[in-house]
Amino acid sequence: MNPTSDVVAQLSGAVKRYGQLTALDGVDLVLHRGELLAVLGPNGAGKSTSISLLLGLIRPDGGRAELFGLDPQQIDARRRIGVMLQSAVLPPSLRVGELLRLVASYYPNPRPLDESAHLAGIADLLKRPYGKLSGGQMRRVQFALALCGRPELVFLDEPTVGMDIDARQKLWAAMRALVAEGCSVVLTTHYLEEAEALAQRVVVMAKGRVLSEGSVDALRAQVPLTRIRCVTDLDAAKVAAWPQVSSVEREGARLLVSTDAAENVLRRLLDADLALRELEVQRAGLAEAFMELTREERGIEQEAA
Ligand SMILES: Nc1ncnc2c1ncn2[C@@H]1O[C@H](COP(=O)(O)OP(=O)(O)OP(=O)(O)O)[C@@H](O)[C@H]1O
Repeated sequence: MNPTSDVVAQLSGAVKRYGQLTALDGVDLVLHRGELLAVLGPNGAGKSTSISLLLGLIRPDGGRAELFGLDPQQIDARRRIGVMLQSAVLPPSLRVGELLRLVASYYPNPRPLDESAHLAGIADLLKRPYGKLSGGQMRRVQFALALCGRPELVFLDEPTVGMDIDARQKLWAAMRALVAEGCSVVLTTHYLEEAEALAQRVVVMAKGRVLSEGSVDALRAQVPLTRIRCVTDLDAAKVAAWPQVSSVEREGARLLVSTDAAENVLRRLLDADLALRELEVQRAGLAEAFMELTREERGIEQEAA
């Protein structure tokens, strides 16, 4: 890697096998300085395996993993990162403040404890033993531990699982603050609205491969659908048979229509039901793009299950 390049982490043609199973099948992934990259994909897509390679927790069977241009197992690379994994196990009897002090001591230039606590929203938890915290509070402490060393790159593996709406919003704000400082973030999440709200770039994986990669807008543009919602008595099956209608669902009194020709379908809906009301028209989001991009892979998985 070129030392002046803004690439902070990279997988090149990474292959990882577990016996017969190919968990990663030639994955290329690049993370630039100061960007938040969301790695999305159905269960078993290879997201955690990709992160484990970049962290040096496992070795590739083919291709390469690099952190700051170095082998991820080198201490000089590892000192520059912070990590929040799904499977964090921490000593339950240590108080939160003690944990923060301990982890910060591994880093050459850590944040002051109060700053880490404030960023992660755990200032009121510092004296509590870790093992006595709720699941959501533990996640916030793990987030504080990931950022307390003032890392240049943070890996967050499904960080907001188990958090209430308030805690999730605070964590989003903290992630934005990290990125504003110039920190790079790799985020895996199953909450597509999280990726939509935070990510500069999104990678969609399935079955150990990268299916698609780009900005949230670019991914959305791959699926040029509009969502129409309205209250109507029109028959869902009949509307589904109209030209340019992709799908129709009924939710009680409401009809949800997806189409790539919103104006034409809207005209026809209004003509067909003069009593139609509570009309909403919205561009399809990342969720629809994700479902469309991974349709085949999810279909195969469902058949196999
Ligand atoms: N240590 C292991 N031994 C055997 N198979 C493994 C191991 N780790 C991962 N796998 C397999 O590799 C594939 C990719 O797993 P991975 O955990 O990377 O997926 P993921 O995208 O993170 O999924 P999830 O969204 O469920 O966390 C899966 O089929 C998984 O069962």
